[in-house]
Amino acid sequence: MYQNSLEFASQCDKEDSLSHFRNKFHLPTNDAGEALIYLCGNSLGLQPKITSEYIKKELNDWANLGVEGHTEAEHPWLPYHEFLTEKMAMLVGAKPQEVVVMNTLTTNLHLMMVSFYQPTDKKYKIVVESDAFPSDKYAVESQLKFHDFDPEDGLILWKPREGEELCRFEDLEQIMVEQGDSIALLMIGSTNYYSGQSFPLKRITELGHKYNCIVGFDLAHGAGNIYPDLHNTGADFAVWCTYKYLNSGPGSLGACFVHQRHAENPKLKRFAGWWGHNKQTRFNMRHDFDPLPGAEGWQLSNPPILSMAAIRASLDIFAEAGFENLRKKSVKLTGFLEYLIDELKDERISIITPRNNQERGCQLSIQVKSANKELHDRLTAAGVISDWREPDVIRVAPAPLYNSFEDVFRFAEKLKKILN
Ligand SMILES: Cc1ncc(COP(=O)(O)O)c(C=O)c1O
Ligand SMILES: Nc1ccccc1C(=O)C[C@H](N)C(=O)O
Repeated sequence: MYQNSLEFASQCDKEDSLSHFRNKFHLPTNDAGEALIYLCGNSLGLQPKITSEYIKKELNDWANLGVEGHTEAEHPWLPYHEFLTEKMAMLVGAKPQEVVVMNTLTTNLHLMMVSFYQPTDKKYKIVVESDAFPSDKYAVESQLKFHDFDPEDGLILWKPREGEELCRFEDLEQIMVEQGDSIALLMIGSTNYYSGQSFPLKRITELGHKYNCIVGFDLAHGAGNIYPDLHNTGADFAVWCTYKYLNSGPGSLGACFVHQRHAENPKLKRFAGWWGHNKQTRFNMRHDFDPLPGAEGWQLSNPPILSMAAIRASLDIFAEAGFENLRKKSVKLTGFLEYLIDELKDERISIITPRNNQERGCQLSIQVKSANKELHDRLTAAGVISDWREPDVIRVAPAPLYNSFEDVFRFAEKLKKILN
């Protein structure tokens, strides 16, 4: 299906009904003003050109209205997060009531664990995938310690087998058979940051629930990349960020999913703040805490509107493109990348990301035996923005909104040249 030529890549771009979206983004350039090959949307997504207008609108409303902007701005600030909910929920396959944009990822992870990790003397262990992102590992370890458990005993790593790079579902099943009675929480990344492996969220959820465990997912590398179909997985909660595939800017706000069945459970403990309180009586000030139903009830503070404006801009672009269309392009684009890397026929190289589209998003993690960071530095000097993860992996993630087939082709050419 694929061919190893620039002509083929250009033809794919011509046939791509989403190719005009590239022009809606600021592409970083070199000193000569030429666009770099940006394959790093898994770390920081690019800036949509409309983002500055969305932010400026709020700056202007603030300048002109002051405090009145909370109610009188074109998009009033009091309910501003609500303008994001529906589109965000659609991207992750959730019902609007299950989703809220707030805080940042690790903060949300802790808030979710405050509510959903309620260990007992017998059922207290937490399972994470072995190469979970460090922040997730620190968060679960610190939750164990907070409840006076020793992470040495309480943290279970779902590991790839000796000599393998990917986690096998049957090994998670085995963990549950052996230790399920003492496990309280499965906290798994939906798509692993290092290997690019996407896990079967529904199967993991069903497995966890069979053993009466809570199941939560970190969608940092999933949201805007794969379709996690959150509601139907039945997961208890999920958290994600918006600065990667959701193109909402460095350090922008995260989001949170709480399954509908927990929407109004008075027994759930939580850390509370006034933004999670009943909107009708929030400003009466002297009421007892009355949590909003659904994910909104976990909000703490009134949120930063400027960051939310950037998220609104990005979600409008996703809505215009349609996630299904994006995913279709993504599968083809990453397939092309995979084909070209295989075509290098270089024995030092292996792709550790799964070969099957159901088990990956757009990222491929390319292991280069006995290479060091110098390889990555040379790619950078050649105009490729990718990233390097110790000990020997280059991660490249063609994002269907702004990457082209030609980007992918040029990347492979440069890699070939540098390896030779
Ligand atoms: C899987 C994963 N978890 C957590 C984080 C940390 O998120 P934050 O800094 O927004 O808390 C990241 C990336 O930064 C990540 O990729
Ligand atoms: N937020 C950042 C700030 C600085 C440097 C990297 C990040 C990342 O997001 C890294 C990303 N989570 C990763 O998968 O490597």
